[in-house]
Amino acid sequence: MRIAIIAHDGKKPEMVAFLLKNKNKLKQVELFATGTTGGHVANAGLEVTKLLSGPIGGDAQIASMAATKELDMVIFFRDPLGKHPHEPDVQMLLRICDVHNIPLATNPATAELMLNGSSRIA
Ligand SMILES: O=C(CO)COP(=O)(O)O
Repeated sequence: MRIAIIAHDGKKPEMVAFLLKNKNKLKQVELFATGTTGGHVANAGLEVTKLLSGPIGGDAQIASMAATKELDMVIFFRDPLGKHPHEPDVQMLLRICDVHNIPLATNPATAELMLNGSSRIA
């Protein structure tokens, strides 16, 4: 099971808290993250493969993985109150997930349901 995790700056603490809360469910999961999100997650003691930071192509890298079926789900805690210079990349990633029917959660409540609903998570 491969999961991509991404969080905008205002949501990074929420992402770390979510992952730590669900640490047991993630034991068999390979995590991939945009660069800065990945740094926070690694600092919290979780193993994660870091890609480029979102604004310089990390969202695009994750979209590419989704398009080539290298990901089983995407958890993307977006900050709906923030402005993002790479908004086109964000929209592209969301669209690619829909094109390829990749489960996508954009808030902790949905992410929790997704993890609990996956038969491939211990
Ligand atoms: O900007 C992001 C998603 O759009 C996240 O990127 P970082 O994890 O590098 O901050």
